[in-house]
Formats: sequence, structure tokens, C-alpha cells
Amino acid sequence: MEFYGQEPDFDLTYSDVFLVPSRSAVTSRLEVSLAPGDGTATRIPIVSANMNSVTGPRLAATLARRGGLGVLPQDMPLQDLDSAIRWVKDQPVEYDTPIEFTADATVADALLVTPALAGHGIVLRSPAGEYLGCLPATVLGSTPPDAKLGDLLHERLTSIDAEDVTDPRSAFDLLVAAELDFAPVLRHGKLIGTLSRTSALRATLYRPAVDASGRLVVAAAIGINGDVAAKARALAAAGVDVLVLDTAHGHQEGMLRALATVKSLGLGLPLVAGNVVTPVGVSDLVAAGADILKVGVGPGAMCTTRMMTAVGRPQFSAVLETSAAARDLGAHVWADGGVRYPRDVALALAAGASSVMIGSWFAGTVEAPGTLHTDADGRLYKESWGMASTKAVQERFGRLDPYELARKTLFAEGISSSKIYLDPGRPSVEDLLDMITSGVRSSFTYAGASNVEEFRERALVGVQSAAGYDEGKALPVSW
Ligand SMILES: NC(=O)C1=CN([C@@H]2O[C@H](COP(=O)(O)OP(=O)(O)OC[C@H]3O[C@@H](n4cnc5c(N)ncnc54)[C@H](OP(=O)(O)O)[C@@H]3O)[C@@H](O)[C@H]2O)C=CC1
Ligand SMILES: Nc1nc2c(ncn2[C@@H]2O[C@H](COP(=O)(O)O)[C@@H](O)[C@H]2O)c(=O)[nH]1
Ligand SMILES: [K+]
Repeated sequence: MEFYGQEPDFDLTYSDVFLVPSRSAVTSRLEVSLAPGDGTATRIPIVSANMNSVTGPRLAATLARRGGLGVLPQDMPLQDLDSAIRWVKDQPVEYDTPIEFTADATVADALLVTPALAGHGIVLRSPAGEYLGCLPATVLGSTPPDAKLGDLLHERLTSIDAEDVTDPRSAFDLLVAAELDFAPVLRHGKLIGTLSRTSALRATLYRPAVDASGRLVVAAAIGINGDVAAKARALAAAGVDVLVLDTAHGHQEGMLRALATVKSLGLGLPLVAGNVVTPVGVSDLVAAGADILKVGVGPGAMCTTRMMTAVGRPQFSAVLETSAAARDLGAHVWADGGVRYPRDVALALAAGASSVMIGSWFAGTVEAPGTLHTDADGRLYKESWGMASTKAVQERFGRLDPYELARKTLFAEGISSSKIYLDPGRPSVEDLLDMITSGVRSSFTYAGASNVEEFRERALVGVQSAAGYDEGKALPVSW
């Protein structure tokens, strides 16, 4: 990366900078590879944050199917983490994970999980697990909330036979021929997944992130306290693909000890550690065993660290400096926090990150944990909160005695409650991935780069005023 003009002697964040186009020999955005090449199996540079409101097993599986990686949060009990990892590993790679209900569930129950939109659908099973049929989600919008889903099965959808699907393109054509937007996929009468026209199209554009056995990949986080060795071993035994050691202040002795402990287990998994924002933080964590550094203090949407402590660093400069230090040591950087637009992802990659970690933006999706809420204007949202918020601290330390809990709660550095609205045009995390990867593929071709490495080398970055940033925004109503 080079600065267009003079490099300023103060720190920059994503909004302070822009990319300048340069001569390109890349003739199509579809020629671009977004593969991070950081020792994980990811195919796109997108990782979901280890936050309770962001990454659950469904979001992790959906992300991996499109080449990304979900990090399950350290606050999940070990038993739940174990079953979440195994659940992801059991999900179909070529088809979508069905959203399942029993026949006596109501329309209102289904609407807590999936919006009544074309291209989405639900699967009904008997209490014994037998496949009963499948409904398009659109029927949920035109049926009374107390109606039983089983009573709507006369509108059941035609299924697709997996034997007829020779490749993703043929799946798309089969749906078109059957005039379907969404369908269950059966093999020998057994449900193996669902499919929509959009997911069939996506399967032609993305490659899944899979392990050596061809199963979807998933990461999990552990904190730095307690028996980290036992937790790391248990997660590895469950089949986790990447371990993330995470604490607010990653450049501390407790982290170095925890990292060295996990490294010494020789689990053969990439170790991610953070959060840090300085080159010396990078070198200390790499020396202790980190392969990838999680970079970012304070940029997160749920984060109050900068206001509480003044600590942190504008994220573009933090990523730029730490990724240069990491590269010298053969390590990589995940740019964690503050990503609100596809442009921020492009800028993080230009600054040298191998992947970008996204939290709050993904909290407002169908696949994120938690149920859908509707506000007074009928807009759908999900709740989100910071992992250092009073809410998260109370949940994490709920089993401590009240005095210890009260002491911990004093140090909250995050907001406890926020509404993250679903974008009506992009309610699924996959819709956001489409938007992000299209934007970033295009950024690459503007820079004449066909892969992440070339983009990092060729990117020309200018510094702009607040008015310059503002000029780039679209105008939803006239002047
Ligand atoms: N990226 C960011 O900007 C931030 C992210 N977070 C996220 O919140 C979650 C909770 O993290 P965390 O609060 O570290 O909790 P952890 O449960 O990981 O515990 C942190 C440990 O480090 C000690 N510690 C020492 N100094 C600090 C410090 N300045 N801030 C926090 N702990 C410190 C704590 O002791 P004691 O409690 O006695 O002080 C405790 O033992 C994580 O997912 C983290 O990534 C939180 C804040 C900032
Ligand atoms: N200071 C705090 N940082 C937090 C908290 N919860 C999460 N985080 C960090 O934010 C990113 C995600 O950023 P986003 O802008 O995409 O939402 C996450 O990975 C953590 O590093 C918190 O309570 N306080
Ligand atoms: K913030």
C-alpha cells in the first residue's frame, strides 16, 4: 500500500481515507480471488465476531458455506460450545441448513425466526423427526399468527431430488423449471437441506470453507482465565478448526501465559490472539505462539473503551502498522471492529489485514442468535450488546458471589442494549456477504489487483476531509 500524497503524522480511521483508482489489467470483477491465505481454510476475508448476539452455530455454518468463518463466543458454556461445533460439522455444505418446526408450532413462532420473505422457507417435522413437508415463508405474512403450521401444509412445496442436481447451476435451473423460489432437497426421501434460487446462484460464486474431511469450518474463542488448557483441548476434541484467545487488553502477561500454555499443547490449530494495536503487542504475542493477531481497541459499535479510558487507536493506522509487523514475523492480522460498509473491508485489506472481523453489522440478520423483534413502525430488529457491557459481565459472572459480581460490573466497557435493524433488502447474513464481496471485488479491480496480496501491494490510499467522506454518500432524498 502507498499513500497518495503525503503520509500524515497522525493516526487515521477508515472514514479518513479513500482508495485512488489505478491502471488495471484485471478485466472482470469475477476474475478476483478474495482468499485470505492466512492459514485458515477461509475463501473470503470475513470472520464473525465472538459476541453472544452475533455468532451462534447457524450464523457460523452459513458463513462457512460461503467461505467465511464464525467465531463462537467464550461465554457459551463448554458443553454448549461442544454441541455447537458438532452441529456446524453436521450441516450440509452444498445446501442450506433447514429452518425446522414441528407441525403444532404456530405462525407467530415461525415469525420469531424467519421473516415472511420470498426465497425463504421452513421445514416441518413430526416430533419423531420424520419429514412432513415444507412451506414458503411468504405464507407466514398472510396467515393469522395463531394458525398451526401443520394446518398450512396443503400449500406444501414440491421438493428437489438431490440425484437431479449435478452442479449448482443445474440446481438453479431446476428451481426455475419448477417455478420455485425455495425448495426442500431430498435424497432417497430423506431431507438433506433446502435451496433457494439465490443460494443456488451463490454456490456458483463462492467456495465453502471446509476442513480436511470436507465439513464446514468453525472457530471458537476462549478467555485468558481459568483452565485454558482444558478448554482448548475440549474444543479441539469437538472438532474446532481455529482457536481464538481473546481479552480486551491482549498485550498483558495473562494473555502471554495463556497463549504459551495453549501453544504447548501442540493441537495443530491456528491460534488467533488479541486484541492489540501496536507492533510490540504483535511481536510479544507472536513470540508466545500466536499465528494471527486480532487488532482493534475501541472501534467496535458496542464499545465504550475509548470514552471510558481514552485507550485505543484509530483502526486504519492500527491495522497498517500491526500488519506490517506481523508480516515480518510470518503472522497475519484480523482487523476487528468498526466495519460498517464494504469500503471499510476494502480499506482493512489495503492496510494489510488478511481478514476483517464483523460484529454488530451481522447481529441484525436472520441467522444471528436471538429472536426477531418488530418495532412500533413494523421494522424488524435483533438485540445486540457488547461483550464487556454490564449485561454481558452479569451473565458471565452470574455464578460469582454478589460482591465479586458487583466489583466486576463496575468495569463495564460496552453498551448493554442496542437495536440492530435488519436491512429489508438484505435480511440474511448472506445478503450482506453478497454486498461486501461485490464491493471488495470491485475495489480490487479499481486497484488493478486480482488477489489479496496484489491488492495490499497496489492499493493507493488518500487522506480526505470529513466533507470528502460525506461527498461519497448516496442521497436518499433530493437536496
Ligand atoms: N476490542 C476491544 O476494544 C474490546 C473488546 N472487549 C471484548 O469484551 C470481552 C470481555 O473481555 P474482558 O473484559 O477482557 O474480559 P475477560 O473475561 O477476558 O478478562 C480479562 C482479564 O484481564 C484482566 N485485565 C487487566 N487489565 C484489563 C483491562 N484493561 N481490561 C480488561 N481486563 C483487564 C481482568 O482482571 P480484572 O477484571 O481484575 O481487572 C481479567 O482477569 C472480550 O470478548 C473482549 O474482546 C472488551 C473491551 C475492549
Ligand atoms: N470495548 C468493547 N469492545 C467490544 C465489546 N463487545 C465487542 N467488542 C469488540 O467489538 C468487535 C466487533 O465490532 P463491531 O463494530 O463489528 O461490532 C468485537 O470483535 C470486539 O473486539 C464491548 O463490550 N466493549
Ligand atoms: K466505538
